[in-house]
Amino acid sequence: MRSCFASVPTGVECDVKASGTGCGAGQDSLISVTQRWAYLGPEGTFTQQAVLTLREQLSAAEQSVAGQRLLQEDISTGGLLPPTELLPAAGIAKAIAAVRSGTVDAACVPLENSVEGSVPLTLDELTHGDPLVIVAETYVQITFDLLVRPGTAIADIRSVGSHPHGHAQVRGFVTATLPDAESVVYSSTAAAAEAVLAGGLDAAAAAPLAGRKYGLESVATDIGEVRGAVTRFVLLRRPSPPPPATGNDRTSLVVFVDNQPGTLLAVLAELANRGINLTRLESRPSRVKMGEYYFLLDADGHVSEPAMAEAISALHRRSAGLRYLGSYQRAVGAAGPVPPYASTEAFAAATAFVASITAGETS
Ligand SMILES: O=C(O)C(=O)C[C@]1(C(=O)O)C=C[C@@H](O)C=C1
Repeated sequence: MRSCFASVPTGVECDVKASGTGCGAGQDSLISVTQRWAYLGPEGTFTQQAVLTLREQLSAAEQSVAGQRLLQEDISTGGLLPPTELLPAAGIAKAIAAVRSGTVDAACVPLENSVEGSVPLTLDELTHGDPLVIVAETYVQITFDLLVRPGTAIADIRSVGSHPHGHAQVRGFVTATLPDAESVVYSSTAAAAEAVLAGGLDAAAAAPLAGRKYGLESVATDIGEVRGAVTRFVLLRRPSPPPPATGNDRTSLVVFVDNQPGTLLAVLAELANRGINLTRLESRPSRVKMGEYYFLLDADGHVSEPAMAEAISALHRRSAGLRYLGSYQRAVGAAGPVPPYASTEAFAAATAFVASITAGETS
């Protein structure tokens, strides 16, 4: 029985642009060390918008945890908490390699988009290589503009660049308006905007923010096919204790099951029987054998709650491989009510009952 998937070298070159003071592998101290977080860059990506939101959210949460620690330890820092430096990385794999190697403390990457689905590179990085955990998530509204160098007319556009998920979301507009333009893939929407500024590309489908950042003009606004599209982003760290439960949390797991009748059903039953609501389930190929898959799942609940802890323990016994990807607060929506049989109180009462019969007391 494997408790965790085999580690494979990532082979990913880390070229996060470093500046300021580094903190290497130290991610425990909230008091004296500057935090460094990588994100899918360059500046102007949707991921930059996500990481700015996460920094704001988490610094508020850390302020309160650090404040409690300072009170307990009677240490005076003059109220100063470490700043968090944000470092653009030239790709999802590079941001993740930087957190794995300890060059940065955390990495913010896209996980799934409401129109185009999951970001396979992120799922595969979470499944293979040294383990990482999700410590926070956020959602960003996705709005694309068609960005050009000032003075370029739509009729002059021969090439349009974007991230693959960006291309997929503006396909309708590009096909109808620029049927002869070449679609060029970039590591991010802002990398395409940067290429427009440099002159190697005519237009980028990117965030309005990227237009402002690179001095580009919008020749068409809000060109996405689906209004109200959102992307879910996650903040990854090296394995560490999860943030405290908030009562509205998610747990993410990767499960590998043998290709035999009922093995996936058995995994799902372990969750269902404990009243745990599954919010996402998708498969990725094992990479080893055709027809074998990893299943990545999100479920409501936190590992510190007995229902989730027991379910994880059961999956450890029942699956061919299990990787814990973290428990963290849900950014959007509320978990439904926990059925009475799955509440913390019901588990405590059941444990007490077993203890009493084991002690020979009448039930
Ligand atoms: O290229 C960016 O700006 C990103 O943040 C990446 C990304 C993605 O991976 O889906 C994020 C949101 C959009 O859906 C398009 C691209």
